[in-house]
Amino acid sequence: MENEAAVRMVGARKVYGSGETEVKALDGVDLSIGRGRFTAVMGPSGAGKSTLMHCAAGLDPLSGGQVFVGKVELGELTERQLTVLRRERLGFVFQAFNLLPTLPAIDNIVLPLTLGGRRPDPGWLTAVVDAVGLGDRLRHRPSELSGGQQQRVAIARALVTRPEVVFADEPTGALDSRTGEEILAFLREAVTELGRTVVMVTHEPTAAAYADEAVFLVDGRVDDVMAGPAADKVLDRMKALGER
Ligand SMILES: Nc1ncnc2c1ncn2[C@@H]1O[C@H](COP(=O)(O)OP(=O)(O)OP(=O)(O)O)[C@@H](O)[C@H]1O
Repeated sequence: MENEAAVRMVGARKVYGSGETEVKALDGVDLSIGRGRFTAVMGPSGAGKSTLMHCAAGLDPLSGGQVFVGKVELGELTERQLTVLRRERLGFVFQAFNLLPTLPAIDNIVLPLTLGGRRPDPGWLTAVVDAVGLGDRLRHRPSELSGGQQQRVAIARALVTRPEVVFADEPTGALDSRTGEEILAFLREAVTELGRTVVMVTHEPTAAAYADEAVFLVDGRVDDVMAGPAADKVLDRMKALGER
């Protein structure tokens, strides 16, 4: 189906702890993330952004409600099926690049294929490797690359399986602002040029401005979805949330 959401949450709840220490990290989230879109997830500290990402990506089970990746409801899968779904249909980018230090960049990029026993689609691999723009540095190990280059490798690794959704958790958090902008432009390119779907958790209004939509979470609920989230509009929204 053309307009099927890449990720959909229906009445999603996530509760940590119980009794006096109970925290409702997600408190009835209804959300549809469009295919081929770049979505930023924003909100104050503790609003539930990381929890939303972990539950949407099948890293953590919901306490109630449903989450779908395409047509598949994650709550119906076994641990093993979830592992396969994450490996074959999702990509992940973290703040701390998480590359394997002993492997050259190119081997880090194709690792998800190697682990899954799959051969790279040559056309796609070329497109991804070209987009990374590392040239002969592809043979270098992570320690011989800058932070920005390492994150580009991590994004290429997330893209190499042609995933339905790439989840990025504060992908520029460990980078200076100029390098961060390069990484955001690369994620934007993954959506616009390579047709992927990206969901990014961020604190930064300037990062959200690269996205097509910004979802604002407050106290485990979706407060607002902003289209065309220009940095000044996002900043105003964040200030208003802080003052409530
Ligand atoms: N494993 C856990 N056990 C108990 N409580 C948790 C756990 N993980 C998160 N929480 C709580 O759930 C709520 C939401 O946390 P979450 O990390 O999703 O927020 P966030 O919006 O990503 O915050 P930040 O911007 O600070 O990273 C917080 O109150 C947090 O303390």
